[in-house]
Amino acid sequence: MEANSNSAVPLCTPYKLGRFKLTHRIVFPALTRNRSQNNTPQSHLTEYYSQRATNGGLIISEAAAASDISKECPNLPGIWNEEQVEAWKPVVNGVHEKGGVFFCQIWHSGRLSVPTVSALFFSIGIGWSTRPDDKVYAKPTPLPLESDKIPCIVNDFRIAARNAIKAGFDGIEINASSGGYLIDEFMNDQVHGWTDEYDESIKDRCRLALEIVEAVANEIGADKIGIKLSPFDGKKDSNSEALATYMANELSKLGVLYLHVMEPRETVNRSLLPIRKAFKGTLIASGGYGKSDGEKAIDENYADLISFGRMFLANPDLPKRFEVNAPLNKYNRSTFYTNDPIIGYTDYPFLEVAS
Ligand SMILES: Cc1cc2nc3c(=O)[nH]c(=O)nc-3n(C[C@H](O)[C@H](O)[C@H](O)COP(=O)(O)O)c2cc1C
Repeated sequence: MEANSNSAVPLCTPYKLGRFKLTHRIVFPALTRNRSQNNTPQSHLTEYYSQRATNGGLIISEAAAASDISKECPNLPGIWNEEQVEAWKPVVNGVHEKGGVFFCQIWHSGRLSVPTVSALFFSIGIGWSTRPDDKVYAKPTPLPLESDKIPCIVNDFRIAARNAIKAGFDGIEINASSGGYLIDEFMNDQVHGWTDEYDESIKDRCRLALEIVEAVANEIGADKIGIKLSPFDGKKDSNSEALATYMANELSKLGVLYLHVMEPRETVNRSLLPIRKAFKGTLIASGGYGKSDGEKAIDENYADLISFGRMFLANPDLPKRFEVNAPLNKYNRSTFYTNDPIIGYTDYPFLEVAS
């Protein structure tokens, strides 16, 4: 979509995200697709992301590992070494050539990591069907992370963020969403095993997340940092509202550019209101949004931007389709995580072809 021409569609109105002038509010969120090799992006990622890029549209990369903890899942990309930085460059250029704003999502996969790797650091993973042998692995009990390893993890995020900027990304998004990933595991009081100053109170449990944000901010600037949380989704904290509000306040103090919050997909239920109040930066809402929910959310100032995951995955020209109220392609879940470079990846039809 070029500079938007349909201001009657709230999702198609411009928005200033820090120094980035967005031409619409429709965000492409991080979607793990397993199309990399040896944890290194391949050329088909360039086509996939540039298909979804628009002039002044925000695109967030799939989660890229901050360290070699995921090296036994070679289809997941990383951003911890020079080779990966070089491989990301054409992908980033492809988005920039279309005028897109591109953030790199960085994660530590926590208890979802592959046992032989993650045991070093933290915990043991659940079945991880993306491994090359496609086996589902057992779920050994997570081991507590020794606190002397925490500075290494913080430093991994810092270096990964530096690498992302080197690769040309406009900023980074720290993945602190739920699903067994490390940062959320620390924050959530339903997960135990941490010691000393990283356990117990909300402040202690959020310490790792905030240490990472601070270290990354010192490296690349807080104005280039987004963070994704999902306190109301999955295995919830016993007081997710208090947790979310605490994080929103602290992130505001650190001057973080945006907060991206995933709500439970089933219900677009206004759970973000306390966060909206507490957070001073840009709020991106995610989780089960369709066009009309998104429009309502923007209209009511519930959020500034809306991300559309599965819908954007299946409709590379989603902003255009929203703008002209066109029908949508349906997503095919069975191809979400295959490593085919084309099928279910770059072959979703554009509007002209579909109609
Ligand atoms: C195939 C797939 C992969 C995903 N991978 C990631 C990821 O790497 N990082 C992340 O933060 N969220 C991930 N998500 C969550 C999405 O970014 C999004 O927040 C979620 O799908 C809700 O939006 P939707 O209902 O519009 O799809 C993934 C979702 C799907 C469907």
